[in-house]
Amino acid sequence: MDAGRALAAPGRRGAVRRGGLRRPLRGRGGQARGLRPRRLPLGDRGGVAQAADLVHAGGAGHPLGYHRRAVNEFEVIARISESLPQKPAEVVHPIGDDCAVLRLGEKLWVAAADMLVAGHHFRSWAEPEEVGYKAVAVNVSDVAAMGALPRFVLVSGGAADSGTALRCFRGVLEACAAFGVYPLGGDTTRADHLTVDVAILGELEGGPVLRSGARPGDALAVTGELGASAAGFLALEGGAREPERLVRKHLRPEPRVETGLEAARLGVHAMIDLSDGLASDARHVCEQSGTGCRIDLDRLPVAADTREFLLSRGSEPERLAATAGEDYELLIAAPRKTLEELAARTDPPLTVIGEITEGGIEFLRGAERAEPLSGWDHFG
Ligand SMILES: Nc1ncnc2c1ncn2[C@@H]1O[C@H](COP(=O)(O)OP(=O)(O)O)[C@@H](O)[C@H]1O
Ligand SMILES: Cc1ncc(C[n+]2csc(CCOP(=O)(O)OP(=O)(O)O)c2C)c(N)n1
Ligand SMILES: [Mg+2]
Repeated sequence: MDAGRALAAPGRRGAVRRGGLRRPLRGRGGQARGLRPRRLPLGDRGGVAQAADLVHAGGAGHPLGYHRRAVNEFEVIARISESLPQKPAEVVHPIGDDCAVLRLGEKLWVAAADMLVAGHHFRSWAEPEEVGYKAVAVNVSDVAAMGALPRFVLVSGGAADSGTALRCFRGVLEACAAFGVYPLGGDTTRADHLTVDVAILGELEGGPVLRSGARPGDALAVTGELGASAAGFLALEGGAREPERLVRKHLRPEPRVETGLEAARLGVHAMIDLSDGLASDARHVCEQSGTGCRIDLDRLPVAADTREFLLSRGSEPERLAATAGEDYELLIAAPRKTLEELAARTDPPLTVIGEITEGGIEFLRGAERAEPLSGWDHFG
């Protein structure tokens, strides 16, 4: 599809379209020392890596009136962010975006890590090579979302046997070649279930594109298409390797590196890659930008084969496209003119799906208000 034309043809489907712990008894310190909260080295909020916390429950649950409340993935990350030590001067942007940003010498670099775990990111339907490939691709996508060029990875893996480990590494190397990244090393261990963790470094030409720069009035656009990966996932879960294009979309995502680089050059206001699903990832942009957004589900770029497959499974295509995740497309907030220029410069189509507003997150179906939506949450 001609991206430039697509962006210039609003409203047509298929084109671009505009488309209480009041007092935390946390951590070993607090409990081991007579339940007195202890100042942890990371700061007085402590308790960072816990997915559950003690919440005052007015006498219920715990004998001292506390019970455990599970917190979701994003609250875990928020707590990690709140508990960071003071950042060294080289850290330009710490945890919280798709990548952290570092100044090393004259240059700005971005750094991130993402892992894939059997049973949670894939099942036996994925070959070890496919797992290795995807682990690198999803990290490349985080670098793309900063507007940076992926350069180096460190790859650590756990597998039940050496054959599986080697097959997985074959996929890692294939992805390294495809995305132009060099594997610097990693670690190999025996594990009951296949697990791959990739850490990545990318190089910036200028400044990064953050999640936090969106402004009311910006248009919101996505690259490529949504929902195809979800359709492929459903096919795989059903024991099929077809429709082949959709299965491939799930197993071999195509991170939008070129588009991310061009977007940074053009000074788009905000960008994020779509891993958890548009509904959640748009919320990350809005929360960090102090804005809201309005997204029209009828404008989501859902391909005909995706639509047909999802309908055949009794799923609602636009809903899945907004919530199922693993699209690894870019969501970009920028003035419409900037998006038109970007569409003219890059291959994947760009679809305007909504706009940034002053506050509140709204989903529409054309003129109608749709229900609130959210995406993937590992602890949800
Ligand atoms: N266990 C962790 N320790 C430190 N930082 C983390 C951890 N988990 C996530 N983060 C950080 O939180 C932010 C959001 O993470 P995540 O939702 O995984 O982002 P993404 O979808 O871009 O991979 C990122 O900046 C990431 O580096
Ligand atoms: C077996 C299995 N269950 C569920 C999913 C769906 N799924 C797993 S992780 C995920 C979201 C993205 O993964 P995450 O680890 O959160 O990546 P990040 O946001 O950190 O880039 C989705 C939709 C899957 N791919 N495989
Ligand atoms: Mg992550």
